[in-house]
Amino acid sequence: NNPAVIPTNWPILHMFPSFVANLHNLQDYFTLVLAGSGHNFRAHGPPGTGMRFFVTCDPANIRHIFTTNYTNFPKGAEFAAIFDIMGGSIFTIDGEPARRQRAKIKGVLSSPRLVARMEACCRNKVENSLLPLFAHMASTDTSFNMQELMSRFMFDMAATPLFDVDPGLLSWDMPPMDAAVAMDTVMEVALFQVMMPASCWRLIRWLNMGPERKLKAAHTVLCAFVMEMMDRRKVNTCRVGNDEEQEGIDILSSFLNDPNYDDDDLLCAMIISYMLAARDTVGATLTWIFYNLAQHPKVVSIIRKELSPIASRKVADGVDSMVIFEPNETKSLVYLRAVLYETLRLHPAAPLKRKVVAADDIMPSGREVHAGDTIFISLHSMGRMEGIWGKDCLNYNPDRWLSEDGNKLRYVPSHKFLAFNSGPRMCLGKDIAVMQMKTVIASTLWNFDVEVMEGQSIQAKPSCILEMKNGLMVKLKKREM
Ligand code: HEM
Repeated sequence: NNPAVIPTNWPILHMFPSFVANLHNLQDYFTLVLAGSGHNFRAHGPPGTGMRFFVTCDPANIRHIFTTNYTNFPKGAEFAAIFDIMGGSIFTIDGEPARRQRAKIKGVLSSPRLVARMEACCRNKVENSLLPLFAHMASTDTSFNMQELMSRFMFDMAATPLFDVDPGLLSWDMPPMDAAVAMDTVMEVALFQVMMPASCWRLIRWLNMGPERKLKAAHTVLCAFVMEMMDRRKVNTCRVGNDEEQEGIDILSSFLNDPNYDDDDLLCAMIISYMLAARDTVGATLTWIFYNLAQHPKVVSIIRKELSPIASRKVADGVDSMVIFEPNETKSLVYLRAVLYETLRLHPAAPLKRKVVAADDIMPSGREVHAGDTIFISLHSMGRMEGIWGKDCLNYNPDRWLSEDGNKLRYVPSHKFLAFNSGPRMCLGKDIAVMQMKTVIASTLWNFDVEVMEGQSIQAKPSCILEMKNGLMVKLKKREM
């Protein structure tokens, strides 16, 4: 253990000042402290605030929290209060209600018809919107913010199968993206709330000050977005007709036709939580993939080698002779999947998980936790621990995911690679996310060279989603083939 990195225990305020001082850079701060403290540390805030934290990135503890003794570590009532805009939706609930809602969502998201629609939606969006836009940027030698473009792309990709209406954020005139910005606000303010004593942010909320005022405005924008999309959906449904072919064609229909979800507020909360789950995570990860690949041209060459047999079977046609990779063509590509996982290891889209302790317990690492304690699980730190990933843990190396012969993926348990969560609350959209990311990365890398502009400051944004604070400026060059 390295005592120099353990937060200073001040009189009265205890470790609270260290957390506040490092809030802008919380993920790196936790990594430093967890590396110096043997993967676990305890912290507490001023008396009366109820702030008693156990911070961990130890896989044995994670297995205990997420699987073995999972019912003792709910998200808790405070988490639900922080994310009240999603109140009643799967992201804020525990126990039996969560189990029931999860079963429903799982059924909807695994319907072969919906999966086929989502695949077609992704493929068509890449062909008709993303690649033409990229080709335009390349031909005019224009630099642009890749993070913003991925955010627009994923907003449309999340909303289209949900409402059966494309909001059209990814278009040449770059329309305002108020709802997407409002989602970012929800995630940024939530990080602040998660680290503050509840009494503190509740007072700020009551006074309608600073971040809480921003949050309230974001709630208004998001509710207006949901209403607008519901209206557009109604018009769309009337236009298309309501024959059997069309019924249940979007995700929302499955809930509108179910009496258990006959509550406008609950439906609105579920729509917003679905948009946050499906957009932010994939959008942020795609941006980090492009960033990592720009630093590792050899990895790009290996991806292109893996794509080459598929590309050579196709006749390059269409506008600017670009090759599109179909979701079913990239499904079995092992190296491309390793690239996605390696990015998520170092840049997990949801970098910090929060749980509470229901009853006193002892962690596999030997530490006691007490009822009411808050547990922070730092996914960001997990990927950066020598004790977990070896001496080269900070290197970007997709090969670590491959078997000896390079033909298969190595098995890595989810309590070691937590990016998609672990145990009974695993991510329900993993396969969809992988399909979307593979389609975008394959089609972009085959047709373009991506250059990250020099002199940028690449930093993580303080938020519950690991986006880049200043975006990612890039330039594209069309590849000659
Ligand atoms: C790179 C992409 C993604 C990552 C890293 C990711 C990660 C996660 C994580 C960490 C959780 C647990 C959240 C929590 O318990 O608070 C989760 C849950 C969930 N994800 Fe994903 N996700 C991704 C994409 C998606 C997509 C595209 C969808 C939908 C199509 C989706 C749907 C869900 C749902 C419905 C849950 C709730 C499961 C539950 O609480 O039981 N995710 N995801």
